Amino acid sequence: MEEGARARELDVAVRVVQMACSLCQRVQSGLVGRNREQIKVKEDDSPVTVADWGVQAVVSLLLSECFGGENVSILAEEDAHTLSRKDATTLLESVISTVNECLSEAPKYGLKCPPKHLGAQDILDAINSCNSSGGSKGRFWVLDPVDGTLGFVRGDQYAVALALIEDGEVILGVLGCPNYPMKKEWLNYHQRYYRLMTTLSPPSGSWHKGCVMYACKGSGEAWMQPLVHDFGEYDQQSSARMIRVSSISDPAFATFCEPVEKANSSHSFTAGLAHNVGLRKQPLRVHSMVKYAAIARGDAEIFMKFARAGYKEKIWDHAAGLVIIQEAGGVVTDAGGHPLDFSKGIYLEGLNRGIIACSGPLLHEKIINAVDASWDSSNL
Ligand SMILES: Nc1ncnc2c1ncn2[C@@H]1O[C@H](COP(=O)(O)OS(=O)(=O)O)[C@@H](OP(=O)(O)O)[C@H]1O
Ligand SMILES: [Mg+2]
Ligand SMILES: [Mg+2]
Ligand SMILES: [Mg+2]
Repeated sequence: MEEGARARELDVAVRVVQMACSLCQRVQSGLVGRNREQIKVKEDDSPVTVADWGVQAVVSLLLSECFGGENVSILAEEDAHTLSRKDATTLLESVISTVNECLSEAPKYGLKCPPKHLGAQDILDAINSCNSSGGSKGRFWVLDPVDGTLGFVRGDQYAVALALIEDGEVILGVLGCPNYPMKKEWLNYHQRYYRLMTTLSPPSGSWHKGCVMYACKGSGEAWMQPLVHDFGEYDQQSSARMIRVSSISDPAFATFCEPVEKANSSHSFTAGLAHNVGLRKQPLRVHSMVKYAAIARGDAEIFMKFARAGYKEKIWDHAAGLVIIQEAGGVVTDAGGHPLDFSKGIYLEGLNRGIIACSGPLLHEKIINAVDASWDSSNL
């Protein structure tokens, strides 16, 4: 029974993330070059867009529709404060039409769509109802509606991240990566083509591929499927493929990834570490949890993040990626080698210096030792 319930939760979560990705693709293609008023800046100077609010509303409404509102508790990044302001009516209108358009496609994804057109209050309520404060008891969903919003507004990589936490442990994770194609080799072609197409006209057709990855804790399996626009025509069995971490353990052949922005993670500290460990390749700097995705499917071997002192990592930036890497065979800890603690509310409390994810224990140990050796002489 329990297993059946978990399988259904995963199935619904994957479909919901697929829908969210489709919403994001539509908004992102409209953002390039125009509709910049759909982007706002938060108090901490980070961007938030119609897609962030839209995805949060859609996920909240669909999970409630599928499991019953009383059974669904969600901890998510956004709130509707800015959207509720009197001077935000155009922005709110934009979110309302984006959400309704997305939800009307629910039957194509095998999901039920809310019975009526939703108005402003329905949508503000859906966003604001994602107000779980997490903790060590019970179950709650964790959502980052758009992770890497900076990448999103730049027409680059971003992710939709949904995870389920039970008694402080991540038990299921789904990561939608709309601009990360199924094969790494398509990436360059895809990015160039994407930029070209979006400056000319909105992208259409099936070439525009991303992927959705997912895993359940303890299964020893992680999976990837292409973005689909109609589950009725989609053969899940033959299109999904199991993913596995890379088998490279020699640092000389390993690739490490890190955030694009120096403000989010010290590039100079990781450059020193890379040198000391014998990493020779250029870092892969990419926005969002696509970094976790890259490790999980073997496109890179190491992910490191060292935020500035005082910055507290949020659980929605790591939950889905963590379980997918672990089930694909990798290791994720803080820089002290300890597990990440998802049981203390919205922050990863007690995090030791930074986050290290690796394809295997050998590389992981080398990095952890190198952090210890160079930390005291760093300025972090
Ligand atoms: N100062 C600071 N230090 C560290 N981390 C921060 C900081 N500010 C924000 N954030 C969080 O970083 C999330 C984006 O991470 P990325 O890896 O995509 O960063 S980057 O754009 O590639 O530089 C980003 O997630 P989103 O807000 O969902 O985009 C934030 O949660
Ligand atoms: Mg994020
Ligand atoms: Mg976000
Ligand atoms: Mg944000």
